[in-house]
This record gives sequence, C-alpha cells and structure tokens, in this order.
Amino acid sequence: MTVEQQLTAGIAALGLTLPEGAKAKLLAYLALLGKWNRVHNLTAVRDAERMVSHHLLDSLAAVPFFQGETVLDVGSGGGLPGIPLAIARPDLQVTLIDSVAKKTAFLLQAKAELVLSNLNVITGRVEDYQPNARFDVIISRAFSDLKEFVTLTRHLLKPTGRWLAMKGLMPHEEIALLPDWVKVSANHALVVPGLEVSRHLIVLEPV
Ligand SMILES: C[S@@+](CC[C@H](N)C(=O)[O-])C[C@H]1O[C@@H](n2cnc3c(N)ncnc32)[C@H](O)[C@@H]1O
Repeated sequence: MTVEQQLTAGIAALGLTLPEGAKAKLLAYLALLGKWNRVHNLTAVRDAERMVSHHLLDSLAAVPFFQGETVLDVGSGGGLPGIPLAIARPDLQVTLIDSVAKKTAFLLQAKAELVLSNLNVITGRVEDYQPNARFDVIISRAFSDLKEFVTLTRHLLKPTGRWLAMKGLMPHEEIALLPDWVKVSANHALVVPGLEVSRHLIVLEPV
C-alpha cells in the first residue's frame, strides 16, 4: 500500500470527509516534516507508514470533538495535532504554541508552504502567553500530565471552553490528581487505523 492509499483508507475508517485538497496538503506536510526531521529532530517517528498512523491519523481521530471556532495546540512540536487539524477543519482558527524556536520556525515554514491561512504560530511558554482573546478549545498531545496541562493553560480558556487531552491508556491516576476547579466531562476511547496501542481523548471543563 502506498502512503496515499494508507491515508485514504485511514480517513475512511475514521468516518471523516475532508475538504477538497486536504489529503494532498496532509501528504505535503508529512514530506516537509520528514525533510526537516533529518536536520532538526522534530519527531522520533520517521518511517513513512508509521508517520501516517502515529501523526496524521492519530491527530485526525480528534477532529469530530471540536466545538466553537478557536483552538490552541499546546506544545505543538512538529505541529501535532494542530496542523492536521487546521488542514481538516479550515473553518477553525488554530493557534500552535511551542517554547522552542527551531520548532516554531518549522511550523511557520509549514504554514507558508501549505498555505494555511487559518494557522497562527506562537513562540513562547504557554504559561506566559497573553493573547487578546481566549480559546474555545485547548488541546495537547504528549505535553504534560493533566494537572499541569490545565494549570498552565487555565488563563487561556473561555469559561464555556473545553480542554482536550490526547492520551494513551486511560489516565486514571492523573484524573485523580486534578484540581477541584476542573472536571472530566467525557472520555472517548479512540480507534486509530494502523495504531495497535490504546488511545483516549479526555475532555475537561472548568467547574
Ligand atoms: C513531546 S513534545 C510533543 C510534540 C507534539 N505535540 C507531538 O505530539 O508530537 C512536547 C513539546 O512541548 C513543548 N513545551 C514544553 N513545555 C512547554 C511550555 N511550557 N510551553 C510551550 N511549549 C512547551 C516542547 O518544546 C515540545 O516541543
């Protein structure tokens, strides 16, 4: 199976319908990530087939769970899940933040090359970030434990907003340590095509 066939089958298995041109942009993003990775070590996953499942399809599995118009991807690294999300949902305004400038240099390059007008890139620590408006959704993958995630980003979420934490096994211990001003409103076991490991999307909201 080619990478394109794997992506097409994975998108169908997730039950997603993507806008015209999205698949080509996802593949172009993967190629760019592979190219920069050789120099900047943006992700440990390098094999093309695994990059489709671990990066693109894993990120796309969260697409049905967005509400509102604005999204912040915290500790975005090489753009995951934010760039696949911005490609799949051009109706959302997606902001990526990372504290490491060489990573955000890549993100800015991806924004320009893929012509992603709904993508914003911020260099800095999320706890210091003071945007003009708060976000409807704050998401992260492989950023921190749940308590740190909500604590560092509390000032950035709208009162009606939701946090989405992309996790492997159901993080019962992390949930037990959450502060009393936040509650888990849902958790979704996700099946990601080509990924053998367990994946969960934890939805949190301010109390
Ligand atoms: C393990 S990487 C995960 C990258 C990406 N989300 C993924 O799933 O591939 C965590 C990222 O968080 C960034 N980071 C760590 N602490 C941060 C902070 N306080 N504010 C913003 N970014 C931070 C790091 O620079 C790193 O790129």
